[in-house]
Amino acid sequence: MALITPFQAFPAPAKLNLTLAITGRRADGYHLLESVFRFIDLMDTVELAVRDDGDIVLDNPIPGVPADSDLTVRAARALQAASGATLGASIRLHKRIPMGGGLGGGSSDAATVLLALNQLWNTQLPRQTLQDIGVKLGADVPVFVFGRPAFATGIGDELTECAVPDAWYVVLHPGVSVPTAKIFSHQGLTRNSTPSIMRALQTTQRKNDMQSVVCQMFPEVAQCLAKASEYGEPLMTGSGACVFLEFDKEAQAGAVFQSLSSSYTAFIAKGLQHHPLYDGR
Ligand SMILES: C[C@](O)(CO)[C@H](O)COP(=O)(O)OP(=O)(O)OC[C@H]1O[C@@H](n2ccc(N)nc2=O)[C@H](O)[C@@H]1O
Ligand SMILES: Nc1ncnc2c1ncn2[C@@H]1O[C@H](COP(=O)(O)OP(=O)(O)OP(=O)(O)O)[C@@H](O)[C@H]1O
Repeated sequence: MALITPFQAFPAPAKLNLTLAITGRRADGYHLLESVFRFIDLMDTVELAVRDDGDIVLDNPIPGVPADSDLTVRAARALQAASGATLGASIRLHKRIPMGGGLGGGSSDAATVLLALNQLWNTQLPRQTLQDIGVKLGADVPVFVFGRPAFATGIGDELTECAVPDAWYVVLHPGVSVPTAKIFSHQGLTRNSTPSIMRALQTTQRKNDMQSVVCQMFPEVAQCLAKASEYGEPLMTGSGACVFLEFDKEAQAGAVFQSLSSSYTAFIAKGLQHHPLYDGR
């Protein structure tokens, strides 16, 4: 007998970086950022069932990603190690967030596993502890555990809640997958943006310091930005490849989605004011 609960489904939203400045680099090579993260309702689903044998089993590994390297498996094992939990879990992963898109899909899946198993296993670790576990899995994991729109500094792990507009987004995938590490190691990357002393400015001063390097390496991203700029002021999210346009109204986003979805894999998504699993505590 291994499964001791039925599978329960948990959401894992994508994120957008409404702005992303690189302000420096740590001795260990990780870059210091200033960024505003917000969640959108483009989501993966992570189904979890508790096991009494302590194993972590991913029923449907992503093609090309061995189960042991999957961020959901790594997150479950990291929570076992940090909490001493002897229970295990079976995982079923339903991907909708394109990988290598700068949308934080893998990181979001990992955060959802930490948040959900912390309840299912009754380990009840504090949110900050889960964030500290998460950052070892990836720089983008802590913000999903934090659960609110955030101004991020450090490597993306020092988080302060910030206000973000109610908005709708058209997210375009230019058809290439951008390896995050490659962009961060590029010698042409801007690494000396001025840290912002007016944090409120961040949500209006829109830029992404990684965009020019990604456009040099991936002309498809440059073309996508050029096409999207006919409809507004597009920005690349994270390390790319995805590009987004922000609109006040769903109808505006819908019209642009119609125009662009014949040339690009496109998503229309509503900005969220907090992570669906954020419980206010
Ligand atoms: C670009 C962003 O998506 C913005 O949200 C994140 O900073 C990247 O977060 P992530 O994909 O979770 O990145 P990780 O998986 O932690 O790191 C991948 C690689 O990117 C580089 N990396 C990542 C984050 C960071 N602040 N500085 C870095 O230099 C490191 O070489 C690392 O080996
Ligand atoms: N559960 C998972 N879902 C997606 N990718 C995963 C998962 N587990 C491991 N990975 C690996 O992590 C890599 C990065 O995935 P992820 O979706 O987090 O990056 P991303 O979309 O580029 O986001 P960002 O650049 O903002 O971190 C993938 O290319 C894949 O090899």
